[in-house]
Amino acid sequence: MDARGWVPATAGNFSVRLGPGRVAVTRSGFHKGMLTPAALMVVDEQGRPEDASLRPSAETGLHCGIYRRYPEAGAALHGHSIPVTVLSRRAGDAITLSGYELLKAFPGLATHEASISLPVVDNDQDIARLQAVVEARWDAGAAKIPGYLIRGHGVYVWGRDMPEALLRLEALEFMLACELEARKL
Ligand SMILES: CSC[C@@H](O)[C@@H](O)C(=O)COP(=O)(O)O
Ligand SMILES: [Zn+2]
Repeated sequence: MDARGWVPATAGNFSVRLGPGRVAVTRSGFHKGMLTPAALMVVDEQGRPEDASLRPSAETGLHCGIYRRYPEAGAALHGHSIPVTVLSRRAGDAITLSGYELLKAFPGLATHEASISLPVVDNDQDIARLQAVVEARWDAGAAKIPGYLIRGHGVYVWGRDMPEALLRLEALEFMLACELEARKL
């Protein structure tokens, strides 16, 4: 993600589910292109640190929200790419992606002749309030899509494990980069 410019400065955060009620998440404020084991820590599914002296990602609540809602989720990625940032600022409450071969990277889509409606929620520095908005969108029918955008901020994508989360993120970033390029034509 760093090599692709998706986590500038200290942007982005990553997590994996270690087991029931245990999540490994990046610590807050570290550069995500220079992570070492010391930049990781463990929280429970409510985001409470096992080691209270360490500060987890500011967006731990969004990671934990994913694990609470999706028992099958094993890894979650968050980045701040240019396409995500630009397109989400101009979008309404969703971005529709259709006709892309890479849609097949998403669950249940076997053909490019499909579309997904990617939820876009407004940014909020209050992460608990932001998570409540995301949950409302899931309840309203967005639950099948393993990702969403935060306006002017970034993207969250998850999968069964880290390779699947990364694959989905790459597919999504590719399609959003295409959408951005198309607007320049
Ligand atoms: C460079 S500021 C970005 C942060 O506010 C946040 O959005 C982010 O993605 C990284 O926060 P972090 O607390 O390091 O996980
Ligand atoms: Zn962020």
